[in-house]
Amino acid sequence: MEQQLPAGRRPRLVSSLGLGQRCCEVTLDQERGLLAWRHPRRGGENYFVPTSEIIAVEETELNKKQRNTGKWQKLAKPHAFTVYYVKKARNHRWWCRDVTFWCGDENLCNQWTQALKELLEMQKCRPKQLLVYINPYGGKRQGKKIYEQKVAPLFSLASISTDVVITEHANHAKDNLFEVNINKYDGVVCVGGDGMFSEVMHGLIGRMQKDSGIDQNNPKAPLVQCNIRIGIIPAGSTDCVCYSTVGISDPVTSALHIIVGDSQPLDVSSVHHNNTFLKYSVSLLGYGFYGDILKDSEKKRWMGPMRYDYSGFKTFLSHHYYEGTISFQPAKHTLGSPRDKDSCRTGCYICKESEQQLAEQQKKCGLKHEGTVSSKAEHVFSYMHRQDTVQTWLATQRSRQTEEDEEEWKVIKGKFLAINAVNMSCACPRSPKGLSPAAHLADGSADLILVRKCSRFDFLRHLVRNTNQDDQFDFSFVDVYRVKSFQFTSKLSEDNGSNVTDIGKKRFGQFCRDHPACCCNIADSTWNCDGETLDSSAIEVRVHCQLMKLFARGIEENCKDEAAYSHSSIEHLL
Ligand SMILES: Nc1ncnc2c1ncn2[C@@H]1O[C@H](COP(=O)(O)OP(=O)(O)OP(=O)(O)O)[C@@H](O)[C@H]1O
Ligand SMILES: CCCCCCCCCCCCC/C=C/[C@@H](O)[C@H](CO)NC(C)=O
Ligand SMILES: [Ca+2]
Repeated sequence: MEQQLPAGRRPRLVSSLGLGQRCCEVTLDQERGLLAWRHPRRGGENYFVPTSEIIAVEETELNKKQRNTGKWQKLAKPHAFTVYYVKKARNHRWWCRDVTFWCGDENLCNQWTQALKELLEMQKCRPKQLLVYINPYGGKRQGKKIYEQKVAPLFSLASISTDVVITEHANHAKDNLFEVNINKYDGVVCVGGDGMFSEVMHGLIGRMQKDSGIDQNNPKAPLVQCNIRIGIIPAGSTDCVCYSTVGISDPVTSALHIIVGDSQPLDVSSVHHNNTFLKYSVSLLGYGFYGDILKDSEKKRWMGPMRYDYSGFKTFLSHHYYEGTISFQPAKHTLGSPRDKDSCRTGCYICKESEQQLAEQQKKCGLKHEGTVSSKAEHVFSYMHRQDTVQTWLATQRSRQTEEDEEEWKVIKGKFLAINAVNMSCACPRSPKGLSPAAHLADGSADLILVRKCSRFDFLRHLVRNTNQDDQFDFSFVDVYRVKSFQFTSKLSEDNGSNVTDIGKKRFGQFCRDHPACCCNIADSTWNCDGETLDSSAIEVRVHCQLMKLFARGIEENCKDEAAYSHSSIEHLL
């Protein structure tokens, strides 16, 4: 049955279709993009599937067994179609479910498949062509198997074409991204852990800057946004970026977020030393405790993900602390604070506000804001468009940067067990709410957590709180700041006359000279930059608001009303 509607509006389809061996009323509201049916069994449970969460629709051949049972026996030739859709389960896990409807009328069956396929065609943000990099050695070395068994079948169901590269060495993916015809793809997928994601991110951001003529070695250079989305299929040891942006490390859930074409902007920090670009970071930049864990764990890669627990315990026992100066610029543009009780969730208003500010800056110099995702054709267009206006953008940003540099710097010197700068919560299975639970994915700031020298017992209390619900900042020896840039110089590099541009050094010429018998560790620690070590301990860091995008939507609020939803009537909701 098709409803009569004013011209231009898409009709609502309502039909009585077979589901299993019974009939049920199925409704497709084409205006609102909602498919609904009441299951003839399971207590008459109602199902509502937004078309944005339908993965595929296929004509289906009923098999012999199905045909020989129940009502179908009476039909000469039953016609059927199957709808594959996202089913949201607990803890942010998504499944791919399917339902097969049948009827005796071929035309009706065609009308349904046609209507559903047309609605799927209208989902312009969905990728059609993806470039996939698989690290076969990440995590438990299951990357290839995970991709082939869990992800590739879903991509093929969703009619996504892929070019797959199985990496042969570290930096293979990164180097390859500088050579490929990137405009051919709607996105890049990495199968692996945080290190693999970092490689792909470096490849894409680096490529974008190279193509736009931007010198990455200049720490003050305004960077050009990278609009090709990255999808992460978790197959690593920590999978922090995936967990913090999706809410779970699960390859099927991530594959489904890619298929439905989600988009989540992400802040990226650039890290420099002496006007030399070192790395970008999206999750943790950690000196002291997390740097030492990483350094020790790299020698034990053969242990797989367990290496972090082993090295974590060892590092904890060593209880090393490091002396240095940290200078930072507080992030005044953002509405939140690291002590907020609310976390960043899908559609976060704090990240939206930052996006608005960014859009206004871009609009002023004629750049099209890339907050929403577009089809590949538009993507290529906007890239060329950017080439035309990129010089204006750079000039405006440069003068903004100079103004910002003049803004307030705070300087703290001391002895630290850990210095952690996080661009996102850094939630992962080991730390489910993260190192900074209220950090935002896309607000243009990082949370700087300073853990000063304290007893082993106190440090353990702080560490334990990173893994439970208690407040890890509620200690006299822990300080947390929301910042847009910072610099760090260790006492050792200061004494050795490192010439890193150091605000702290300029303004506070001497530090810790009053503690000659200082018992700090005589060696420097290492920076852990998203799971990779940095070569220098003296660094300059700047947060770039929403520099890149992921196939994700942030962590969704738990859908408490799901049960109520399924028991309300279809008519009430449509
Ligand atoms: N074929 C390869 N051989 C050796 N190293 C590789 C290869 N492909 C990628 N790599 C490197 O392996 C490093 C670690 O990989 P990955 O992040 O996937 O796993 P992980 O370290 O176990 O997990 P996590 O980063 O989540 O802790 C990456 O930095 C990447 O550069
Ligand atoms: C007393 C024992 C303490 C053990 C601590 C174990 C490690 C906890 C892991 C929390 C880290 C969250 C931050 C994520 C960082 C990632 O970027 C990085 C690369 O995957 N992972 C690590 C462990 O550095
Ligand atoms: Ca942030």
